[in-house]
Formats: sequence, structure tokens, C-alpha cells
Amino acid sequence: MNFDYDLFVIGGGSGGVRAARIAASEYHARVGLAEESRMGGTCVIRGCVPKKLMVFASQAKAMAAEARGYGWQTASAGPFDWVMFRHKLDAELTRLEGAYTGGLVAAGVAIHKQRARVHDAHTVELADGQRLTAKHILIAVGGHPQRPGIEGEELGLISDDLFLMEKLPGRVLVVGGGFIACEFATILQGLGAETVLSYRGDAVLRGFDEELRRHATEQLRLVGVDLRLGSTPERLERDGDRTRVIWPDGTDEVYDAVMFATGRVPNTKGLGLAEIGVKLGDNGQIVVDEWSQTSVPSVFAVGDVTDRVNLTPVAIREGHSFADTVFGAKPRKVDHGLVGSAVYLRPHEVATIGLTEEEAAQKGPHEVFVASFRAMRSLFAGSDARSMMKLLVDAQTRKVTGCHIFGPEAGEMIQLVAISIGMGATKADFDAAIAVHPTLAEELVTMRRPTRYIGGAHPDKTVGSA
Ligand SMILES: Cc1cc2nc3c(=O)[nH]c(=O)nc-3n(C[C@H](O)[C@H](O)[C@H](O)COP(=O)(O)OP(=O)(O)OC[C@H]3O[C@@H](n4cnc5c(N)ncnc54)[C@H](O)[C@@H]3O)c2cc1C
Ligand SMILES: NC(=O)c1ccc[n+]([C@@H]2O[C@H](COP(=O)([O-])OP(=O)(O)OC[C@H]3O[C@@H](n4cnc5c(N)ncnc54)[C@H](O)[C@@H]3O)[C@@H](O)[C@H]2O)c1
Repeated sequence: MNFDYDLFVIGGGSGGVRAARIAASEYHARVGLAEESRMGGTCVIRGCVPKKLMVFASQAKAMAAEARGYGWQTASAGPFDWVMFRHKLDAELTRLEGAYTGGLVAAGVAIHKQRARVHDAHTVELADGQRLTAKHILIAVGGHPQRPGIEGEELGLISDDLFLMEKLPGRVLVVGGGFIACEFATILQGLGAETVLSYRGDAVLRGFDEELRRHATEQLRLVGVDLRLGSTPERLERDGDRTRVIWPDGTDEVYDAVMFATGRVPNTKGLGLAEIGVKLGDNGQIVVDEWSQTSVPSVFAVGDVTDRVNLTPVAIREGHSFADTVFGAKPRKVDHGLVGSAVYLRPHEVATIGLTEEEAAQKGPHEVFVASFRAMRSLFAGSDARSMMKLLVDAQTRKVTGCHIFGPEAGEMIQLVAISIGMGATKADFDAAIAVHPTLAEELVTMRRPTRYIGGAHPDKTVGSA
């Protein structure tokens, strides 16, 4: 059968763009791609990139405070010009959107700037009614924010809205305790908003190493985020141009803005997937095998729509591996087991890779090395910010199985730790590295004595066990 394309990609975000570009430029496939919004997707337009630029903007007051601690007596961040920042941000996102589009065009990908859905196992239907056939279809449509299902929730903002605000709120409530809630609470607080974070659990960042999340929770409070743990709004009401929040105990408060960061759901609604036999999971995610292949052999899916590990580099790796496997005759799977990540908080970043202490304890005897201290730089400036570093070492194999950091540039550090852990480095390998002094990272190669033993009897009977 003759197809219009070898590959049709639905979604021009991190995963879709990479797959389309590699299939077309490296393997000379005939590729079409439909994007209904701005090229680049969540990460570029309403995620990682604008978020990180806002993180940078929100650090100015803390940097001025630190400068005063170093003798720059009148250092001050001065007033923040949100309108000017937003214009610069818009221009930067337009530049990046152009670069993504340019990369696809240069690779020979045919771009369809409209919504697409699947019609059958080899046909997509565009919003204008046009039907195009392809030997393979790749679904890379990402996800969208989910509100919590409470009365008046439409009055609340979602993360997409934060980049488009006309003005900054004076007083804001952020609901949720995951990546997005913590990052935006930090950003808004740093930009000058009185910020309340309400989370139903007892420490933010569920799923992270327990000690790390307790440390991050305490430090978030220290930078001035008003943390309300064990609480979540019951309903919202309009109050003039502000929003009234009613709490479960009947009390209420008024905010300039309420932001929900209560999770994301895959964009599978209305795509026609179930109709052609593509299996979906409980959350609407596309169920795929280790090759990102769905239950319909010609249809593949990568990125957030599969709800595996919802991070940009993972979507990119899945897209690239798909193109290598299907068009390059180089079968490649993605190992989702060892993925580093960072949460961009203040006073410091959270970064993590590998097993948490709780997971390690389930796997067997482990040594836990923990250091908690005030870094030289912030200590001198008079800040109470505390760093934390933790290594988990398998007592049997001596391999480092997990690393968790709360510290300045923790994201940068974990990227390098990821290489050593990926190579199977042992604690002895870490110890063999001569420290670079004075740095924060030297702590990772100078932790000598285990803080505790977990996961059962240590193979060396002369040491303690949990
Ligand atoms: C606020 C925020 C901050 C984040 N920060 C980070 C971070 O710091 N680091 C990190 O690694 N990850 C971060 N992420 C996660 C990251 O953005 C996602 O994991 C990543 O973008 C997923 O890529 P994707 O290709 O699966 O989907 P997306 O990037 O979401 O792309 C999907 C694209 O498909 C398009 N589309 C959807 N349906 C259709 C259709 N029917 N027809 C045509 N087009 C369609 C959409 O318009 C979109 O452009 C963040 C996410 C958010 C929301
Ligand atoms: N720095 C980064 O790498 C980064 C940054 C942002 C987002 N992301 C990615 O995007 C994903 C989505 O982020 P997210 O923060 O939206 O999701 P999340 O799953 O990390 O957090 C959702 C939070 O909302 C809470 N919640 C859910 N339903 C609720 C309800 N009904 N009422 C009250 N609270 C409720 C959950 O308990 C949780 O704390 C992340 O898992 C991550 O993969 C990554």
C-alpha cells in the first residue's frame, strides 16, 4: 500500500519534534507532523523554559540579601517590572518556537499547523477534514493540568496561566505539593507575592526520599512561603475581582489569585484512540510496551501521554529511540529506572537520582551517608539555609544506588553524579576521587562513616544493622 508519509507525528513537543527530526534527517523517512498550538510544546512554551527563567528572576532579592552579607551595604533588588520581564519572555519563547520549527523544516518534515486525530491504524484526520495516511503514527500529544474537582475551581489558575498574567498577584494561594506547586510557590514568593502553599499531605514532594522532602519542606518555610500542611480548600467563590477560599473548617480567606498545581492528565480525549483499539490506562494514558508501541502495531506513543516518567529529557529519549528502532534499524529501549531530576526551589534546589532510602531498605542491606550543613557561601552571608547530601550504598555490592541533594546548583551536581551511578560506581570509586576544594560537591566524595544502616543484616558482621 502507498502511504502519504512513512511517519505521521501528532504533537510538536519534546518527544514528537525529536522523533520527527531524527526519522526525517537521519533516516530519510517522509514525515508529517501536526501541532495545534505553538511548536515546542509544554517544555518550551509553558513549562521548563519559561519556568526556569522565572526562577532566575525570582532569585534577585535573595542575591541582594547575600550581597549585603558580603559588605555591599545598600544592595537591593529594587522594584520588579513584570511587564518588562513578560515581554522579554514572550520574545524568547517566540525565538525558540522559530528554532524548533526551523529544525523540522530543515529536516524536511511537513508541518500541519492544526489539530489532528487518528481515523484508523494508518490514517490521521486533520481539523480541516483532510485525511493523510502513514505507515506509522506517533502520538506525542503530552498532557494538561488537572483541577482538583472542587466547587468554584474554574476561578483558579493553572500553570499555563502563570506565564500570561497581566500583573503579579499581591497575595496568592498555591494548591498542591508536587514539582509545579513547590516551584511556583518559590517563584511567586521571590517575585514579591505573599504566598501560601496548601498541601493535603504532611511534607511536600511526595515520592521523593523522605528525609529530603522533610528537609525541603522546612527550608521552603524558612524562605517565607506560608506552608499549610494537611489542608486543601473546600471551595472557591468570587469576591469582586479577588477569590474567596473556603477551608474545610468553615473559615475563609481572600486572595488575589489561586493556582492549582494538582497534577496533569494525558491529552487523549477526542483523539479517536480507543475507537481504533489503542489501549488506554485508568488515567487516560496510552499503554505502551518497552518499544513505545501501543496495542495497535502501527501506532506508537512517547512522552507525557504515556505517563511513564514525565520529564522532557525522557520524552526526547523515547522519541529518539523510537526513530532509531523503527526507521534506523537500531533497536533502542529507554531505561526508565535511573532518571535524575531537579526541583528548582529556594533557598536551594532539590535534585535526586536512584533509590530513595525507603526503596533501598526494601532492596536489602544499605549504608546511608548523610551530611547536613550550612554551605560556606550562605553561612558567611548570615543565611540559615541548610544544604543536605545523601548517598545510599548497597552493602553487598558497594555500589552507590541513590543520591539526594538539597543545595545550591543541586541540579548541576546530580547531572554528573548520574554518569557515575549509571556506570555502576561503588562507594570506593567516589572516595577515590580527590576532592575539589572548596566546593559543595566535595562532600559527595568525603563522606567517610555511614550515618546509619538499613534494610537488614549488614554482610560485614562487625558493623551494625537495621
Ligand atoms: C510548569 C511545568 C514545568 C516543567 N518543568 C520541567 C523541568 O524543569 N524539567 C523537565 O524535565 N520537565 C519539566 N516539565 C515537564 C515537561 O514539560 C514534559 O515532560 C514534556 O514537555 C513532555 O513532552 P511531550 O513531548 O510528551 O509533550 P508536550 O511537550 O506537552 O507536547 C505535546 C504537544 O502536542 C500538542 N497537541 C496536543 N494534542 C494535539 C492534537 N490532537 N493535534 C495536534 N497537536 C496536539 C500540544 O499543543 C503540545 O505542543 C514541566 C512541565 C510543566 C507543566
Ligand atoms: N523540575 C522539573 O523537572 C519539573 C517541574 C514541573 C513539572 N514537572 C513534571 O510535571 C509533572 C506534573 O507536575 P505536578 O506538580 O502537576 O504534579 P505532581 O503529581 O508532581 O503533583 C501534584 C500534587 O497535587 C496534589 N493533588 C492532586 N490532586 C489533588 C486534589 N484533588 N486536591 C489537592 N491536592 C491534590 C498531589 O498530592 C500532589 O502533591 C511532574 O510529575 C513532573 O514529572 C517536572
